[in-house]
Amino acid sequence: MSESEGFKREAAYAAVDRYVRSGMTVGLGTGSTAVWVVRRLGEKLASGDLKDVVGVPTSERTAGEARERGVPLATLAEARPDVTLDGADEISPEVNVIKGLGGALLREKIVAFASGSLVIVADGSKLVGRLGERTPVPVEVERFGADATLKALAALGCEPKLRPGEDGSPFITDGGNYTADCYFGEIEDPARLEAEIKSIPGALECGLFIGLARAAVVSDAGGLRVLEAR
Ligand SMILES: O=C(CO)[C@H](O)[C@H](O)COP(=O)(O)O
Repeated sequence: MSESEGFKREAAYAAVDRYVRSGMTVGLGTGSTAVWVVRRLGEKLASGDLKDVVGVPTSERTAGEARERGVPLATLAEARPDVTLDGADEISPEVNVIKGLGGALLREKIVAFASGSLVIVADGSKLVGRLGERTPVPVEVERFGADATLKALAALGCEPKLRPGEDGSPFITDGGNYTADCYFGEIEDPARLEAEIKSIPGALECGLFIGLARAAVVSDAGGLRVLEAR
């Protein structure tokens, strides 16, 4: 296992151990870090350390992993998550985050918003001084009128790029939408940018998760730590 994979695993295991108790419903994020959350839940359910835990998956990929690991699943209509554990692409000192490079941001935000709390799990490479420093803001875009939506996004001061899928044609999310990666550079006012993006009708949701996370569990060569949101 690579060093960074080891850090992801350490953060995910620590987050499950700290935030998940028997009887809880847990929102299951998407991505290589969230996979470790599912694996830890599967281990603890199999050993009997956790009982009656149900997961609400944010993607088909995560649902598949959960089924393989013996984590029972529910929909949001059936159960409201007590806590969601999910990865991130960038984490600011306030624990605002950019998500969506893994292609599941709309469902991730729906599940996080419906949850009692959102806890981010990540290796230390995701920590930044300011959001936008390294990654674009992904935006899930309705396919109808996508060209017009990309123009409206560009007018906010970015260069939107339609994300390609593996075969070169546009990547399609589980919900059947496009994703536009929008390069803004360092973002001065992420809450305002989130509101501006969401004022565009074809921009279904963006990867700025502002004021949503309660904490981030982060691991790197400096050790494991919990950053509380401020
Ligand atoms: O937002 C996401 C998926 O939409 C992921 O949580 C994010 O991209 C981090 O992924 P990884 O844990 O693989 O680094």
